[in-house]
Amino acid sequence: MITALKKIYAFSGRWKRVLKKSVVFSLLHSIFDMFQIGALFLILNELVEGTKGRDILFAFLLLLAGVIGKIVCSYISDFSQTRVGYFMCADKRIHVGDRMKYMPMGYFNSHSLGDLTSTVTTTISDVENNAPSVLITVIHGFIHVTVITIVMFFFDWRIGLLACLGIALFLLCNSALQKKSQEVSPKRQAAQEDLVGATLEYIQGMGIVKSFNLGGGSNQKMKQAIEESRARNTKLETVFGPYGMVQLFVLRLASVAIMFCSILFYLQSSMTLVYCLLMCVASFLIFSELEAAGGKSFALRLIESSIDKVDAIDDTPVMDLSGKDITPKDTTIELQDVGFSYGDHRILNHVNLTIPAKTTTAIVGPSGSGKTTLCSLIARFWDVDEGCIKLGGTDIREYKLDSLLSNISMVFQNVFLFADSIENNIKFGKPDATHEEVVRAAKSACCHDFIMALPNGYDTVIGESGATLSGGEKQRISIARAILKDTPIIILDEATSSVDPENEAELQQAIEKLTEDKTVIIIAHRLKTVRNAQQIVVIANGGIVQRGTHQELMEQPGIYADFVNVREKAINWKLSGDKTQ
Ligand SMILES: Nc1ncnc2c1ncn2[C@@H]1O[C@H](COP(=O)(O)OP(=O)(O)OP(=O)(O)O)[C@@H](O)[C@H]1O
Repeated sequence: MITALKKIYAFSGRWKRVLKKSVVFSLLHSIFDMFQIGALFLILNELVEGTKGRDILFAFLLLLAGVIGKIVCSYISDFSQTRVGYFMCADKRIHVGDRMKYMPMGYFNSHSLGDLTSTVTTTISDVENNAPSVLITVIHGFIHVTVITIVMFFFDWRIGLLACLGIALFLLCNSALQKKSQEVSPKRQAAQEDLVGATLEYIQGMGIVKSFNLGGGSNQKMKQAIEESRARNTKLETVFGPYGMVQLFVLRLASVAIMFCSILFYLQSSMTLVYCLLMCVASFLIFSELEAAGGKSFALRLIESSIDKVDAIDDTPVMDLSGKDITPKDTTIELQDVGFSYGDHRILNHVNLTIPAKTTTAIVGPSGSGKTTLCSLIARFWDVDEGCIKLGGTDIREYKLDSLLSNISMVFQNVFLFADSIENNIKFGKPDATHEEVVRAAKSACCHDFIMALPNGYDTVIGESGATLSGGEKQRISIARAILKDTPIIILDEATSSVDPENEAELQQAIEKLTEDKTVIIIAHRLKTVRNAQQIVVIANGGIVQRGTHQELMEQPGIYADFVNVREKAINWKLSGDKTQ
């Protein structure tokens, strides 16, 4: 239990002070609670002993002060704990999001989308909604019982000892409950993650589900995940139920024992009537908050396992801790004896390549040969296993990630647009750009006209009111994004899918604008792009098998000549097809 409490305290980060405030006010709450016992003592004394009447007035004032004090302390303590919950989790979410940017892509490979999504959403929400209140309830429960026990010792040490016995038995039951909770909590959490993962997969794959008419069987995985989550949650209840009952029984038994012994001591004349009555009333009060603490303490392990899960993301090594802000002296890129594997799957071996500044290098090769991987290594999505990659003569691992990526724009085939306005999507790489700069970039990327035709122009939120874009339009938006970022290096994964002729001309124009006077690495699929490149690199079987200009490569047999022949045949087919139309 102490470990879980410590973890919550550590998790509260810069909000520790507010958490401590909440604990302090919870302690004050317990002290004000004692005013009731003090007042009761005075009243009983007055009634039984018939001493001076002014004690009654004092007792009522004490009672009033106690009630007001409790209300104020309870308000401050509750408000502080709610604040801590929201603020510490908001900080954590931002922190985790920031950290993810610096993680190697391998992390996202080995951790499913559902796993990560549920960690940042439901897992942190568990902590947000429960951690401060459970922490305060548990601490308050113990403070409250300790204060009353001390007061009991003050009145009669025998009753004080009985109260201690009750607490000890409670702790024994609670530790058994904690052990059980440690066993079931991670399983319940894993089920929760699976459920989020299955739901995400189901929604993302909805197109396939519909097109293959798999409505009946495809959501089997999701149904299973729902069933598993239900079973785990039910198990939680059924496992904790009996422990909770035993805990409650022990406390109630201790209360009865205190009352019974107080009456017995009175009957044996070893306790006064006032003390006896006072102890009987106190026996109802002493364990009330501890009962609440016991009821919530099972959640401590759930919270602990949620915190462990979030901290596991936080503990993942990031790529950039020792990087420096470097401005490269030029944008020449050199790959020196580069080797790389995804796990055990070897992709590149001893790759040596120089991409001179302000030239275009086309990368071609069979599907799966490692073209995208090579580009990802240059942008440091992954780190090389052997050799090194240099930009402007400096190993890219010496750059801060931000500093390296401020030199590179990547335009992917599958464009991802955020559910935000078109303007913000274009501004993504340069958040401080003005509207005029955005419009200029959009015009250069040939997207201004279709953006203006959307319901709210640049303010149109993608995905809202049917504001969806075609593949070609999305690609041009991503080119506008890169034009606005205006980096000296452009990595471009050329579209393989055929774009309609009107779109194609505009796309080509946008690409030309983007790549003007830049160092360009292009994963090329179209003959025209390849032909115009100053350097063509052919990748196959884990390495560079051919390199040179179009002319040089056409003069030797090999993959490149085959690639060109296939493309030309395709064009001829298309042309002859056109003729027959
Ligand atoms: N994130 C990843 N994790 C594990 N393996 C991967 C990952 N990305 C790619 N691979 C594997 O690495 C190999 C090279 O992939 P890569 O995408 O670099 O090839 P490519 O030449 O760009 O292919 P294509 O032309 O089809 O896009 C493939 O076998 C692929 O399955």
